[in-house]
Amino acid sequence: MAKLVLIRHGESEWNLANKFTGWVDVNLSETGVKEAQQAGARLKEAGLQFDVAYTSVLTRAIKTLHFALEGLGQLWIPEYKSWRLNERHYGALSGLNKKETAEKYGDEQVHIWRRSYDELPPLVGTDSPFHPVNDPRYANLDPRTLPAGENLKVTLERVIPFWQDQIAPQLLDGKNVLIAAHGNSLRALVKYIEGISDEDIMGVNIDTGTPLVYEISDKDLSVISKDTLTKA
Ligand SMILES: O=C(O)[C@@H](CO)OP(=O)(O)O
Repeated sequence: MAKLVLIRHGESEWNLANKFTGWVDVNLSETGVKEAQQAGARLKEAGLQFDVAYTSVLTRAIKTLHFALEGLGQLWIPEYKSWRLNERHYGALSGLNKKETAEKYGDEQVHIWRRSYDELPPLVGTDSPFHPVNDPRYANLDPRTLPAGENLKVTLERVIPFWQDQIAPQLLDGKNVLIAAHGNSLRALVKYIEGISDEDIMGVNIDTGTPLVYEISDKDLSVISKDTLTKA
């Protein structure tokens, strides 16, 4: 048996400002820093130890991982960053206020954009500052793999190869794995791991800074148990 812990980053400055964020590299808010530190404290209280950690290439997830590992006294473990764990790319919604967007397009449309499995947001062109082709951190990737906007389905299709190639072999080897990532990249992972349907995933939300602790079979990767380390 292996332990798998998923943490969504602590509150970000744009969670606080209620803006669509996606691949925009905003920092943690003050509350977000505290949430990440508390997540570390709760993992320590639960007696968890990790062999390896994974995160995205976005500051809010990387810092959350580091605050959590610091709380655990485990900043030394190997950690790997991948764009495949990034938040879903919100396309032309990036940077817009969610409430104002709902006033303009209606609550239902915004709910569909935010939570449906296969509805794409409006896309950005390569001339947009929000297109990843303009961000040096993606310069080594084939530009054809870079998204102009993603739904959960497309997000899942780029998260799962990373799970299969990098993370699953660690769990099959009995290693304890910590992943710090984002609301929607983690929804994609949870959907895959738990076998949640396209309809039911619409109702699944993952809270900031709240570790999800899975016991995973090191024989077949099935979920043995799931626990949520909620805020005190
Ligand atoms: O803006 C975003 O990138 C995400 C996560 O904060 O928002 P939502 O919950 O609307 O998918």
